[in-house]
Amino acid sequence: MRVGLTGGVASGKSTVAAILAELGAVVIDADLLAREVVEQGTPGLAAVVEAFGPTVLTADGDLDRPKMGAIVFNDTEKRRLLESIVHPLVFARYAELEASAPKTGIVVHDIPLLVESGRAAEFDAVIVVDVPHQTQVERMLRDRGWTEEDARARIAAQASAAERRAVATFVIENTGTLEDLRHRVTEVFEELRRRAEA
Ligand SMILES: CC(C)(COP(=O)(O)OP(=O)(O)OC[C@H]1O[C@@H](n2cnc3c(N)ncnc32)[C@H](O)[C@@H]1O)[C@@H](O)C(=O)NCCC(=O)NCCS
Ligand SMILES: Nc1ncnc2c1ncn2[C@@H]1O[C@H](COP(=O)(O)OP(=O)(O)OP(=O)(O)O)[C@@H](O)[C@H]1O
Repeated sequence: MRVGLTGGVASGKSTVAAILAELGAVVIDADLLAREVVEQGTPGLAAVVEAFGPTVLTADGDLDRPKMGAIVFNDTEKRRLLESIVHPLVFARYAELEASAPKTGIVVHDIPLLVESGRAAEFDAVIVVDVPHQTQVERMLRDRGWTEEDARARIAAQASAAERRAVATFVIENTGTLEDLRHRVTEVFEELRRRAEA
């Protein structure tokens, strides 16, 4: 069973994915793949430098992620340019991983831009993690050292909660404690398991 997992920035997708993995799901993380394809020495990083210039590299030659974030989340065209380089590479890695993923059981695809990329229909079920904007902003300021403006720029670059909910099989409201979240994720996992066995 292929399950899509999505939600806004800092909504709690990775936390949900980690709980699902503990419960026995196989998880494929798009953010992780998007990092791998632009690691030092990759054709992906070379293409990014070709498009944006060498000033987007750190002194060590890695992609300067805070700098890149400041560029692309304040300029839609530049974001599209970066996506046009990174997304095809991510899809190619995805195809390889899918081919080697187990053919039985529950495979969860953690994809922040699942709705934006119009891919929801490819999945047997879609889990949407949802929190109010204010909670997203608070978590981003607390954990990532971003300014409120950075946080809101990222939210603005993404689909709305209503657009996500429209494709959801399950909505996980992540407004309670981590314990509440674990309880709800377990409930959803049990239901997925029932559907997978039916
Ligand atoms: C701009 C970059 C370098 C900033 O890196 P940074 O380490 O600050 O963020 P990270 O990659 O960990 O992403 C954190 C979150 O930001 C949001 N986000 C990232 N890219 C995008 C995007 N293109 N559009 C909207 N939101 C995005 C997602 O919610 C994601 O979970 C990086 O996000 C990137 O390369 N983005 C383009 C690739 C992409 O679209 N990735 C998203 C999943 S495939
Ligand atoms: N219910 C909760 N209560 C308190 N903190 C939480 C809760 N759920 C998640 N968090 C925390 O909020 C932060 C963001 O969560 P997480 O990294 O899972 O979000 P994400 O959606 O994967 O983020 P990104 O969009 O950057 O990939 C983390 O520090 C996480 O521990």
